[in-house]
Amino acid sequence: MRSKIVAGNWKMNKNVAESKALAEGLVSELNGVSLDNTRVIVSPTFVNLTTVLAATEGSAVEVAAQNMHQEASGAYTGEISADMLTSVGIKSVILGHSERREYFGEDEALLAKKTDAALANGLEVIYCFGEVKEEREANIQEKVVAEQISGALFHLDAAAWSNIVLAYEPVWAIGTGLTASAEQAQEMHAFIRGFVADKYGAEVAENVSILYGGSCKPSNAEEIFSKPDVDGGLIGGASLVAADFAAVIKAI
Ligand SMILES: O=C[C@H](O)COP(=O)(O)O
Repeated sequence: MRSKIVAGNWKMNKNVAESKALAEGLVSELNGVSLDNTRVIVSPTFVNLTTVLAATEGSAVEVAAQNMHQEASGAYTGEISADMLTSVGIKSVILGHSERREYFGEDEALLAKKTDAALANGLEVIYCFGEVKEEREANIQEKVVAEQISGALFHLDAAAWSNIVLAYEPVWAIGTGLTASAEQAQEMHAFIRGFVADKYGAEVAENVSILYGGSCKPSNAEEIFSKPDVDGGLIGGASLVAADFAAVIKAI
């Protein structure tokens, strides 16, 4: 059975003291809350990973990285490898976020390499994708999303998919206050699950968690999460306040 997951992407926010306080605040908010089959993940910047790991130790809150380099080591100034992440206790990494694609030129060919490196090191991959506004207006969002998924992930064998989480994030909804309607999210998530099923079969498709991201917050999370193919969320802005993020988690 696939997991429900609510993941907070802190992006380039929070210094070390603020990260510690936010992590501790979240642990406190979740104290006594029954999470059942729901995983909670937070994703601080690289420099704050170990602080947040320590602050969440012994709690249900997991910690993921926001990115990693595809090579194992070498002359790549400013970069972080999969082995470096696992060596400090990280078990998951976000790859392919639209901000990485837009500002750092990441494409499917590169993301396939990053995915391979992550999986080879035992990391779970939270793979992000989604169409931009113009693509939605042109009604080619399914084609765009299919290419983003197949280009980076369809070289994997079926077994590898037990370590893949998909995160559909329509770019027009990220940080804009515009949210896909629950129906739009469900429609796309059902398409994605069908697309994975066509390639790998129903079992892989039924077991992969598909998260929604884009202006998801306490006021709309419950409706979005109520849809059958929406298995949780990748939350940006609302994950930066412990009470708000806890409210989104409780909505699932
Ligand atoms: O990774 C998270 C997404 O970019 C969503 O961000 P947002 O909730 O601030 O729109």
